[in-house]
Amino acid sequence: LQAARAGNAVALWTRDGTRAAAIDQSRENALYLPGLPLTPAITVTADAATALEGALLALLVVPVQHLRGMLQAWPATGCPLVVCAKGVERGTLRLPLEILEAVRPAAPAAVLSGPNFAHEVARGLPAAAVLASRDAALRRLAGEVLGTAGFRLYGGDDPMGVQVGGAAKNVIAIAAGAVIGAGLGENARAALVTRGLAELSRLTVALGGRAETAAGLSGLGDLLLTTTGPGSRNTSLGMELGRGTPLATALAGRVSVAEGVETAPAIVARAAEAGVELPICAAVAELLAGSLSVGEAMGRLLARPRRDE
Ligand SMILES: NC(=O)C1=CN([C@@H]2O[C@H](COP(=O)(O)OP(=O)(O)OC[C@H]3O[C@@H](n4cnc5c(N)ncnc54)[C@H](OP(=O)(O)O)[C@@H]3O)[C@@H](O)[C@H]2O)C=CC1
Ligand SMILES: O=C(CO)COP(=O)(O)O
Repeated sequence: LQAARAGNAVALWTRDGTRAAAIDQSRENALYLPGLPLTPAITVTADAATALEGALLALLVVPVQHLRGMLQAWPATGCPLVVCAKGVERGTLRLPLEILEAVRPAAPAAVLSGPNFAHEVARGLPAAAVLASRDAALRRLAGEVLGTAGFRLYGGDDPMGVQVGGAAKNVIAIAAGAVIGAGLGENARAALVTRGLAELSRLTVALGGRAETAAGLSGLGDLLLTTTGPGSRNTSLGMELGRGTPLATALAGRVSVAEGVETAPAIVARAAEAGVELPICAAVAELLAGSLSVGEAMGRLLARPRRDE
């Protein structure tokens, strides 16, 4: 919807032909974005080759755990790829652009991230995001193609920092939700999120990104959005865990992914490879794995004072 608002003809691709036909007929993505009619500039298809034909850009908006499989199933294309997913792939411990690099090494690639609940962007409410790539021409092109006065796109040359921000904030959002759900208060949540930002920042630097990126839209900005309440899928999941709901029950019936669930163990392992400890993310991973109780996790989330801050 934002790409169409910016003046483009848009092909919305989904892997499921029946779903594509239903969306096209009703002119609404009733499962994921109910109540937001598709504008006439948007066509719907389940044929990736049709969607990619003549495309200036492809926006990849599937959960990180499915990004590799989706790209492997796509036809060859020279179209620049802009990944919107936020997380770390389990098993390989790769970040989204590293997955693109492995599967489509020749494709120009960028990452789009920031404090952007999809339903607000879709409605045209004001928002800002960062579009990061090592490829300056792609940054410019994507900014021109997707930006509008109400959707402000900042170009960034630290894609690693932007990806770490998007991945880590989903895990910290689960932690913040657990603190809220357990009734520990606003002071505790603010302390947790601030220490979470320090973790996000440490990992960014360890992986070759810049600390200032952690303080930008993709780091602090997205933490501010997604650690306050049930509007975030990750925070709402954490809230249920904090109230003592078992993970399987908390996940049951959810339509949309909470990326922090798969990302928590993966980001801890990736950080360990880089020689970095992430105590909050590790507590979330253990809470999700059932190896820590909520009470124990709460202790671990806030009771690890460090001397460096
Ligand atoms: N929603 C939001 O506000 C924001 C989300 N993001 C990020 O975007 C990514 C996607 O999130 P979101 O759209 O909310 O997730 P949802 O769970 O709401 O939707 C997932 C989408 O991915 C599709 N999908 C799942 N598996 C595959 C697959 N194997 N091949 C092709 N398509 C697949 C689903 O299609 P199907 O119905 O066929 O399964 C569906 O369209 C995540 O990384 C998230 O962190 C980033 C910013 C904001
Ligand atoms: O990344 C998001 C907004 O920037 C969406 O957050 P949730 O996946 O936690 O809902």
